[in-house]
Amino acid sequence: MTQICRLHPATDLPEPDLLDRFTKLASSLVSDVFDRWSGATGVMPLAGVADDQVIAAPAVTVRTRPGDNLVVHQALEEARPGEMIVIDGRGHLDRALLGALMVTYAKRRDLAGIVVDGAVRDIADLRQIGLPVFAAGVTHLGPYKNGPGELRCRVSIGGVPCDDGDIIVGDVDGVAVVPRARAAEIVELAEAKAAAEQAEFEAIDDDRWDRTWLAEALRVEEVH
Ligand SMILES: O=C([O-])CC(=O)C(=O)O
Ligand SMILES: [Mg+2]
Repeated sequence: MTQICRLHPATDLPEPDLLDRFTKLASSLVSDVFDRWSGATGVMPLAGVADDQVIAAPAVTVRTRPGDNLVVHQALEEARPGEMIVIDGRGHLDRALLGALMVTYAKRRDLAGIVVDGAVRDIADLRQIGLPVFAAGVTHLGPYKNGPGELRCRVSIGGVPCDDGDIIVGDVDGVAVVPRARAAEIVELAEAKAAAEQAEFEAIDDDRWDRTWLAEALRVEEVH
């Protein structure tokens, strides 16, 4: 039986230079300069992300019925090399939305990785495959394939809105979502924050880290 899969048109891919600049920044820097607002919660790196690695890639968004991956299979066909599939499974952890077969295929198609607000399975194999996979959990229970779903639409990932073509910045701390229209501004602010943090590390080493703000921020009550 034919199932509904709403498919919106693809966006232009971002400049490789812009993505390259994001790969030199931690996800924490990106979410910090975004008013500590853009980080998805509960979506963690489960496979294929090294300690010193930052992945920055445009999102192919997928909204699926929780526990059903029909439209995720269609996303594997639609996604272009270098794109990151971002699946809104509404955080349900009772059925895996993908496993080793699908991740092997995604790697074969040169995708940048997969983010799932939901569960995955075959985790030992996923670690071997090496494609970055961020997810909210793991279960052996498999998905149904009945639909419906939607591709390249607005989704929610760990409580954060994500539009198709937004830039996903992922590392061992998790995933930040950068709206496409603000990417140039955010990368510049995050680079400045990286430089400021570097100066703070040097100040700690030299024992001259400014702590004066603490006394101003804190009202101390002595307890006797
Ligand atoms: O069966 C499925 O649809 C998901 C899965 O385990 C795989 O991709 O290996
Ligand atoms: Mg499997």
